[in-house]
Amino acid sequence: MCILKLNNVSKTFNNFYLDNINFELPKGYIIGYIGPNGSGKTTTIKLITDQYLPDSGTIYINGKKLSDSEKDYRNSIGYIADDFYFPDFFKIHTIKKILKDFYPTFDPLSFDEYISLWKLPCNQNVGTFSKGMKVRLMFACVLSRKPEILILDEATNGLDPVVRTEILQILKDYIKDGEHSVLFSTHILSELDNIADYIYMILDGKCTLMGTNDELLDNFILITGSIQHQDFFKKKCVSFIQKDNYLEGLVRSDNIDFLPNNLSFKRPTLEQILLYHSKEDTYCE
Ligand SMILES: Nc1ncnc2c1ncn2[C@@H]1O[C@H](COP(=O)(O)OP(=O)(O)OP(=O)(O)O)[C@@H](O)[C@H]1O
Repeated sequence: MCILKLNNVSKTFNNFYLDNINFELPKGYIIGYIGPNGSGKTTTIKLITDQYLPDSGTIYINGKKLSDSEKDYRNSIGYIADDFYFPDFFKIHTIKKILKDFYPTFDPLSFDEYISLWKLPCNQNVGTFSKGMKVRLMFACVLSRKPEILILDEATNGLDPVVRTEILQILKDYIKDGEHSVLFSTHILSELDNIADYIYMILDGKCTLMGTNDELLDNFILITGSIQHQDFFKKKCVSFIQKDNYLEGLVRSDNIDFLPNNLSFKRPTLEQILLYHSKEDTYCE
């Protein structure tokens, strides 16, 4: 069952066109949404969270059009971005009261559990919290509403590895019952290694690659060779770069039937796949 579906969703700004985005988020899955700066990740997320209206296309939540959902989506979607939207002078009990009044699905006991698990001080103004404490508080607020879809837009930015690992574990636990899903946009691609079931890569407003982590890694080969192989690199690579006195490039596995002598090859990382796809200065024909 598909919990979120984007059907030909487009949005135009002065200098940017989000071009017919299509994807589905099944129940019980985590999707990593990746792309370089300015490629359209936040725009997509703001369309899903009803902060922007699409110029065309339809967004469905649980099979219902977002535009017809009479704000049901508020309970279905939990959204965390890289900002903290509570006033500095608030204390945790004020936030708890607001959540209780505003969200019928809010579970105060679950909220208290997160607050004590993460040792967040209840007698301190939230403005005095460290970055990591603020992120934990945001997660406590959203998770204790038990939304079906959790949407994270670079939400783990600035967190130390301990907190980040903790949050990733929470996400894994969150989808375990097969009823919840996560859409996760991040620049730290190594975060997705162990948790993302699918990866969608967006480049310049277009969804360019999608598949499981393994499918993407299997579909490409990273090759290195000397400058004398430049013609081969030009012909075969998605793009390549010159590093000192050798070349490194990314090829599609199905675009290569033999490797000339003296070329070496290995499995790329997700980061290298993104890097070579987003290189503007491509030497490809
Ligand atoms: N409200 C807006 N008005 C005008 N242009 C906008 C608006 N929102 C986004 N854009 C433009 O849309 C493009 C995509 O921005 P977006 O924030 O979606 O990228 P992103 O992939 O999330 O980038 P980053 O990784 O840097 O956060 C950018 O060129 C941005 O300037």
